[in-house]
Amino acid sequence: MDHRFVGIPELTDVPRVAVVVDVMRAFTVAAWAFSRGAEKIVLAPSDAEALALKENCSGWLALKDGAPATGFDTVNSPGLIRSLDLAGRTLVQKTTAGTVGALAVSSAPLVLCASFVVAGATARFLKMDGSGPVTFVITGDDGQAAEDLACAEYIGQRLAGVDAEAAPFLHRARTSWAATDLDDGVRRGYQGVHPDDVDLCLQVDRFPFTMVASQEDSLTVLRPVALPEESAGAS
Ligand SMILES: O=C(O)[C@H](CS(=O)(=O)O)OP(=O)(O)O
Ligand SMILES: [Mg+2]
Repeated sequence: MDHRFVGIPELTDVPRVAVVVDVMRAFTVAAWAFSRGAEKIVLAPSDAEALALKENCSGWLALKDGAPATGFDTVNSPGLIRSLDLAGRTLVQKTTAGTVGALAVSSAPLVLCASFVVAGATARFLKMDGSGPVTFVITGDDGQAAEDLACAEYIGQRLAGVDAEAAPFLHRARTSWAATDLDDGVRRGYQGVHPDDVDLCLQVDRFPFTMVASQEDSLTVLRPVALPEESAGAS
């Protein structure tokens, strides 16, 4: 299936199929939230909008990137999210790169949000859907983030039916600026990062679902879509 890689500033048209990639950490966090029982995640355009949504909707929780902040329930950290019970909850998520990228393509007919933890399920969903071509939105660093590019290229290989070794792609992500920055945050005792965050972002196929964003009552809402396990010999 044809595919291309673009940064958020290069998005001049509405893609037919968009796969928005944020490995560190928005869409690793989203996948962990679903694994902890969250029903849906509303992607918010600003901190103020995230807090307004939480205020107006009883039981909703809000999370943002950066340090813990007044009004927000938690931060954009898979290491912290993984110990929460989110059964049936709605989360509102606002981050610097991932949620911005998803909102930039929210009018596309099909929008998936991806990271290594849902790579295989995302490739399988795209193959089953078959409506490409696929535009991978590289959310970090104006389209240059090594961890997001590595993950997008890995999904692209699996989409093409190549039995790709994950290790070289994971190495690129492990040695990225984003990973170094998170490691540095841990060393400095920064509250917005957990020591396990980088490792959790590098677990290929940790979850058997993909994540589809669609428009619901003028909000952009992310939901998990479970896929059947891959049969032996299938790529
Ligand atoms: O929380 C994150 O890891 C980042 C914040 S920043 O871009 O590193 O400042 O946000 P994300 O949107 O998940 O890349
Ligand atoms: Mg990122």
